[in-house]
Amino acid sequence: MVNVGIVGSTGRVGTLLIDDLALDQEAKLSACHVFDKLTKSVPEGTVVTNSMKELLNSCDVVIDFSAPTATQSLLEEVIENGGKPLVIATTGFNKHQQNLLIEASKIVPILYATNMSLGVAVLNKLVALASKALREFDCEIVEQHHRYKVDSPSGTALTLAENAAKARDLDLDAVRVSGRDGEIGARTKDEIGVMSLRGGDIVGRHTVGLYNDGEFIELNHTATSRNTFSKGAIKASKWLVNQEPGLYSINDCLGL
Ligand SMILES: NC(=O)C1=CN([C@@H]2O[C@H](COP(=O)(O)OP(=O)(O)OC[C@H]3O[C@@H](n4cnc5c(N)ncnc54)[C@H](OP(=O)(O)O)[C@@H]3O)[C@@H](O)[C@H]2O)C=CC1
Ligand SMILES: O=C(O)C1=N[C@H](C(=O)O)C[C@H](O)C1
Repeated sequence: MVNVGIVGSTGRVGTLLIDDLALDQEAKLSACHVFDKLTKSVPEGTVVTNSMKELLNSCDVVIDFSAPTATQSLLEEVIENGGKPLVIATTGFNKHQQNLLIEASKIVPILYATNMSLGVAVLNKLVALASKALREFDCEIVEQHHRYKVDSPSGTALTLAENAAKARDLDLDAVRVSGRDGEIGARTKDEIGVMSLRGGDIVGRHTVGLYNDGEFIELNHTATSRNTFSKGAIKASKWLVNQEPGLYSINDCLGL
């Protein structure tokens, strides 16, 4: 049985993780990190703590769906005192936090995925293929999420854009456009638009469009349930506990 600790246990995905772990045959909840108090009941004996150290000492693997500052504390604890394998799903990291992730992966195995769904893992492959094969087509990405999402563009949209750019030997930072307003001039050849829409309860919808004169392709993934993410992360956690230190992607876990 794999003992799982959760960072972000009071959140939209964190609370689903608690439910999904209660039904799992091979993994169970052993610890929850909280800032104030847990809003859900958890199995007797579950450690509920506001200390990252205690969380890490109370599990075999951590699943993190929280916020960049919380993930940063987790990574700093691992870098300073060692830790356990980490499945990181939080998005919106700055450069410093991305570097901490790389540092910590020299100490423990880390699987980082901006999207834990199988569908998006396959979409990333399709996007790389299409972006390269359709080099002359304009690439534009639109992501749609619920009204509460705090980061933009979504982590998934940025990963899709990175794959599209890499397939064309482009540096995403140099070609990404995430807003258009006013007299901005005509679209440049290599730019990759990554735009956000927020509203209602949309779980997550990503469309990668490749547009040319006379034809276009749109590749779309829509998550209809947040359990897609919690279940994907639990699957990843069971795989990660058997890995050596290093930085892994969801493709490594899924064998894609
Ligand atoms: N990779 C993937 O497949 C997916 C990734 N995500 C990402 O996961 C993250 C969480 O999403 P979601 O569950 O919707 O978000 P919520 O806002 O519902 O939950 C966030 C959780 O993190 C905690 N938290 C928030 N701010 C801080 C802070 N400054 N320090 C410590 N803890 C904090 C919250 O605790 P409290 O309740 O006490 O505020 C809460 O438990 C986001 O970054 C989102 O983009 C989401 C879905 C899928
Ligand atoms: O915040 C969310 O809800 C989601 N965040 C992830 C992202 O930023 O890509 C994944 C998913 O789309 C839901």
